[in-house]
Amino acid sequence: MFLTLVAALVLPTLLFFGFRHSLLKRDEKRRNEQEAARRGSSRNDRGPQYVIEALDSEMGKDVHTVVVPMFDYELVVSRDPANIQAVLATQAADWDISEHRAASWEPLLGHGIFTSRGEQWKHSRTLVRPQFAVDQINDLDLFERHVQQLFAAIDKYRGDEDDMGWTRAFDLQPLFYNLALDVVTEMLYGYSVHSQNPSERVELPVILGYESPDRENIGQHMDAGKAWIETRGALWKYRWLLPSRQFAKHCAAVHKYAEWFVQLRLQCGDKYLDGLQHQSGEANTDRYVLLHELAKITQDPVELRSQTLNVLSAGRDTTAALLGWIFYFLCRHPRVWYSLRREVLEHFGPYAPGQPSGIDFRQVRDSLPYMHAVINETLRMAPVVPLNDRVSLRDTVLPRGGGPNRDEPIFVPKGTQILIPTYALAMRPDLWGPDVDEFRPERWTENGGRKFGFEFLPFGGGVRQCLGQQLARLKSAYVTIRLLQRYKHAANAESPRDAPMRFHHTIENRSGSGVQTLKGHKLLVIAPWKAPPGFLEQLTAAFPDLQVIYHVEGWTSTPLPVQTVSTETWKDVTILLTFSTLPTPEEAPKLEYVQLMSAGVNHVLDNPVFKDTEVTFCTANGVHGPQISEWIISTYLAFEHHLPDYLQRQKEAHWDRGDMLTIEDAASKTIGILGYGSIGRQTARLAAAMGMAVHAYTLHPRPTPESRRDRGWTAPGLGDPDGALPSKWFSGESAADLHAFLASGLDLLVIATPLTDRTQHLLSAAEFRVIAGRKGRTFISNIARGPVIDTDALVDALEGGLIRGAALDVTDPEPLPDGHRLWGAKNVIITPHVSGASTRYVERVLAILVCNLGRLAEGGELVNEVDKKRGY
Ligand code: HEM
Repeated sequence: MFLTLVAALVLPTLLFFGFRHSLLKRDEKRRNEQEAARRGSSRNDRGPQYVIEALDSEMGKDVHTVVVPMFDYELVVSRDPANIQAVLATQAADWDISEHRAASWEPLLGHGIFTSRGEQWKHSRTLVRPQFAVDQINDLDLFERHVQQLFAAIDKYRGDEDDMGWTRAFDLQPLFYNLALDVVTEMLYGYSVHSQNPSERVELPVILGYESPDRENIGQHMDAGKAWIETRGALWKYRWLLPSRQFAKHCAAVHKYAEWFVQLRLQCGDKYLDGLQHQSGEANTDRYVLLHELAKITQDPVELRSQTLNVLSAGRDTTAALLGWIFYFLCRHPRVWYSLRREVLEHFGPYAPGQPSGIDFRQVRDSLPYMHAVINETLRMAPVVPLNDRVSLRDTVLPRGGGPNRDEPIFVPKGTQILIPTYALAMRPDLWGPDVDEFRPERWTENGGRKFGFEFLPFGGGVRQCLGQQLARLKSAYVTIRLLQRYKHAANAESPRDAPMRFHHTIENRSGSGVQTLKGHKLLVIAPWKAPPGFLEQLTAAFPDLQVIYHVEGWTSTPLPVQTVSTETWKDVTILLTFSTLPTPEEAPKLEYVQLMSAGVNHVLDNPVFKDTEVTFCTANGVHGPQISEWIISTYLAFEHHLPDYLQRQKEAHWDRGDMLTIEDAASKTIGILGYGSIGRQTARLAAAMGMAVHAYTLHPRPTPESRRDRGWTAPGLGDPDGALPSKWFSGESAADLHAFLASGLDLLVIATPLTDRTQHLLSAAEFRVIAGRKGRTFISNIARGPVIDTDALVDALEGGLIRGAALDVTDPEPLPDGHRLWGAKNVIITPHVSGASTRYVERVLAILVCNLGRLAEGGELVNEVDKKRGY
């Protein structure tokens, strides 16, 4: 059993980094597991705690080293300090990083200290080590400038302080990522990307043949590249299975960024940093800049790019994650916050705006024992890099873990991989005491202070120990000091059930959904159904500050009198979920956002709240995709498989195989989708699964991958989010454009375009003549609106054999009157406008609401927002 568990664990997390971390204690963890099980996710459970539990429960709490047979090799997992010391230090010559780590990271970072092995690694370490000499890392002025930008970013949340002086709740972690990126780019290239404050960016000179570096997006490219490395790394030597065009795109963007500075350095020589001084006047051009110094040793542009990118990658996320975790714990342990703040204020006094910090590097290093205890305890509980690995270069021996008592040496053949779960090491009660689960910085200071060896390895150990350790500790301490000087309190503002931590190459204190607070907001739901069981509780858990009023009102497509909701209730409603009931602008003066339960907006276009106010309206676009696409495909298949005939014969209790030789299947046929929105995209997904080619038609051209993307809401795992399914894409406003699409060999033509002046009778006699060029092979499915097709022309086409048949959920007129000629037309399936019905409708509408509440809380763009000018 254990072996299966570890096998399941190891593949997804095999390479160096890659554990998602959960710091929650047992009961909280259980809740998270239930939640993960509910979501059908097992990957979330495979965090560092999983290793501990797998070892403890399957092998015993006293077993610290195990050999796990994998498919075609054996893997050693060890949380024994003696073995780890041997691997990293005393027998380091027998071990190196695995070639898979190197191969996974190289496309993004190139050959550098982080990715290289053997002699090449030694060469890299010699090159970059001087950057980390004490004199180079104690540039507190540099940190201070970026800390000031951090304060400015925090100040943006101060606008609506409450009576107690609290700012609006916000997520510190992204701000730490910006800070870390800004600092490290300045240290490496001399020029900061200033992600915290783009207006600080110095103007860069033009280099012929090189695009200016994309300072705006470099962080995102780096993140996205690393995310690909994780995914590909999880496949280990089978990573080639994962197609990687996107990965290549991000790697190219990261390379381009570094290459530009390399070129500037090579062209300017010693004057590289002069431009900076002239343009900003702020920077110290005497300081050590890695690229500048490396270029004195090598002029190889690829080496310069790779070495700097390796350090950029090692230095940015790790420090940002550490800072995030420090404040994660401080906000949850006010006692520690106050003790630490006391220590800081005793040494440096409170924050003095506009004054230099006056903080000296040596003071930070030598006079703040509690600060270092807090950093160590944070790194013990959240070791940022929770997993390391090595591969044996020759047959060798590990000191412990073999024999009947597992205390004898173990033979390790050449090529064996060892996983070192640093997190599991720091969570061993026999090494750390029974309170190992507690965040207790005092464990580092009591009894004369704790010394540590290979049972505490947040920065690795031995020959490849982290070069940035002192820098990371100093920077984290400095930023923490400045924040504690400036702010008296900080509180945890996450919901009672902390959002899941993000799975990334470092364990990050990123909730993934940020701090969700809708303080001061009042949501009114006016729905024709009762709230589904548990929904309101979940809403409160996710948005504890949100006031919710749920009002059940009869089903109607025309507005009900507003009086059904009291004037008192309307007064401070800020968010409204409704089909059609709307207040007047005067009745709900605080209204900010209306979430409609319908995909269309026609019924509210003339309402004063829509027309005359700034209130944001969002549609329920996306709720119909699954059921309507199923209707399209099922009616098409029913027709092709003659089901209407067979059902009729069944009613007559008559066994007759009928015209079975004319039954056609869908494989290799072509579906044309007129209007490639959420319904069209899900239909394309189903059709593609049956082996059909997809032709899409949109009003506006979609020439780039970006333009093909679906911007609306789609249920997870459905639709065609990237617009990747169509093999041909048609567009245009003219009849000729439309005819080109209709003549493209369609077996099934789906009408999924909204009804507008332009689309009225879009398909008329002329279009049926074009379609007839297919010799009556095309089947038409209309789920849009009846008037998009000219009914008389349609009946003529059916009767005249210009088309193979039609499935109509909408007609013109509607309801279709008794005796109308369409009822009796040849080869037609008619349903009374029901394709949008589904028992899951409510669930999806509420999912859109919750999605948008989250975005509102984070200040992000809402999904399905109506363009009021266009009216959709
Ligand atoms: C909290 C912050 C940090 C943590 C937890 C951390 C952790 C680590 C660990 C565990 C390793 C060893 C990898 C191995 O054994 O294969 C490592 C290596 C390294 N780190 Fe850090 N690191 C941090 C910050 C930094 C910073 C700020 C820099 C530089 C700006 C940096 C530069 C490096 C480099 C260059 C290596 C490669 C050393 C080698 O392979 O010879 N690190 N780091």
